[in-house]
Amino acid sequence: MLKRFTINQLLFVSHLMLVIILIAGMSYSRYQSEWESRVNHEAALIEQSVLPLMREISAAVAGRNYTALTMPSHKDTLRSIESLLLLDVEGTSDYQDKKVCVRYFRETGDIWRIDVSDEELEQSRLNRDNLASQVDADGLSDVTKRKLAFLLKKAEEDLAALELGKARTQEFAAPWPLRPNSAKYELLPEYGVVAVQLPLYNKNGGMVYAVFDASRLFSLKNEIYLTIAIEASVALLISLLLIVGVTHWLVAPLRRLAEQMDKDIEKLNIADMDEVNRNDEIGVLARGLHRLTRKTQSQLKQLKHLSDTDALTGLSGRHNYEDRAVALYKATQRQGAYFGAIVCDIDFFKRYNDTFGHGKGDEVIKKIADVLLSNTRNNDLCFRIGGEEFVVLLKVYEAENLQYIAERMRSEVEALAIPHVTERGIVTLSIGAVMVPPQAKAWTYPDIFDFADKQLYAAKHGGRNRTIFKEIGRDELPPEREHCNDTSIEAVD
Ligand SMILES: Nc1nc2c(ncn2[C@@H]2O[C@H](COP(=O)(O)OP(=O)(O)OP(=O)(O)O)[C@@H](O)[C@H]2O)c(=O)[nH]1
Repeated sequence: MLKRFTINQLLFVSHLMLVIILIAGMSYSRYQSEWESRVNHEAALIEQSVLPLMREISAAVAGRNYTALTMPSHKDTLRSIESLLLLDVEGTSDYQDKKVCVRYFRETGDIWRIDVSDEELEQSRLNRDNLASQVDADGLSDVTKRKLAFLLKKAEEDLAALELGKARTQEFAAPWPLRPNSAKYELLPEYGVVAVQLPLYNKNGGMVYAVFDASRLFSLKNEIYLTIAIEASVALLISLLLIVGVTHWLVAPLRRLAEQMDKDIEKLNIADMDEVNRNDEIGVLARGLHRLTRKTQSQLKQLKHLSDTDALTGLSGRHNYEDRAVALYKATQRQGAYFGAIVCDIDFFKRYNDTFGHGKGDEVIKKIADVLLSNTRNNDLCFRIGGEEFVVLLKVYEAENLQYIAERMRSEVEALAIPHVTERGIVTLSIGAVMVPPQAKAWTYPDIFDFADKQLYAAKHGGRNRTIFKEIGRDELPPEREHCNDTSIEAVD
């Protein structure tokens, strides 16, 4: 399955997945810690705002002092706590072991008792009525009347507070669920509030349950989301650039090396590539490839030399013969010089082999090759194109020279006086030589060779041990095209 992908794709996808997982994990833990620290900060602010009141509230609960709990200054203090929405006090008095429950609600701005029972209300009414009837009784002294009037006023105030408490408690509808639990803080994001529970200090215990507006905290949450999303996007973008860069840095050189390897090995030069200087595994690969290329090139050179050279004589062999012959012919023509082709064949060589054996025959071939070589210059070409057949190609500056060179080759072989069983008693050489002027552009190399071979044939038929030389006229056409009188024929290589 993985084989279907390129290294480039695999590296890119695997790195991208890794980066996404890392960034997601880091963003999540960053969000957690950021949010936690914001919540803790908010909780500390809330606690600080309520703590100064706790001693006062605890003392009032201990003494079941509803007056202290509900008096206007206490209400003002609670109102001054900016984000406080609701405060419930629930405790037990220290002296009478009775419940003490009051509630402050910012929306109505009231603070009231939430534990008013019907009996208590009835009792308070009776008390008020009783005092009212006493105040109206006859025969009371002024002092007693004043005292009773004061007590009546107090009883009416108490009754009014109880009635208010009863009424408020009945009509109260909290905008959020009131659900004190064991946790000190509870966030209620759906209502944008935070609920806090703090214990009272009095002996019989109790709790203050307060609800604070936390919309600021929850809007901070969105800011944290946004900040972390921006940070994660930037990190992802940078990572993407890095991934693309690293992938390119790794894969591009491999591609370049592969492209180089597609080239002709003889022209390949890995040393020119920057990859050779790298210190990583790609550098090792490039250097290895460079060594392998050099080794292969040198072996190819050796092979080429071996296949180009005739092992027996050291002359050029058949391999590449045509190409090299054509190249020399073209170069000679370009330089405006004469091109000479000499085709030689040893006479009655089969008989020589049959008589003296192949080993001796090889020696003769070698000696004749030496004669041919000694009569040529560095830039001339000497081929052994068949068993006992040779071709010598030369650049000649004067027409007579070729005839002279060919004849000298023949006579030097004769002068070797290698014994043979022929009439002449020695090994001889027959030669066909052709001289081509630079103007004879209609002649291709095969035309020249065929023509020289014909002269060799004529030499053989003319009695052997002779040279037949022909110089081609400037306007002469190759024999097979003679019937065609078109002088514009272009040479075909
Ligand atoms: N010793 C030896 N003989 C070879 C080699 N290559 C070819 N020959 C022999 O050369 C002989 C050529 O004989 P032919 O082509 O019949 O020609 P010839 O006997 O020289 O007769 P003419 O060319 O007509 O004078 C054959 O007997 C080949 O076996 C070689 O490398 N070494």
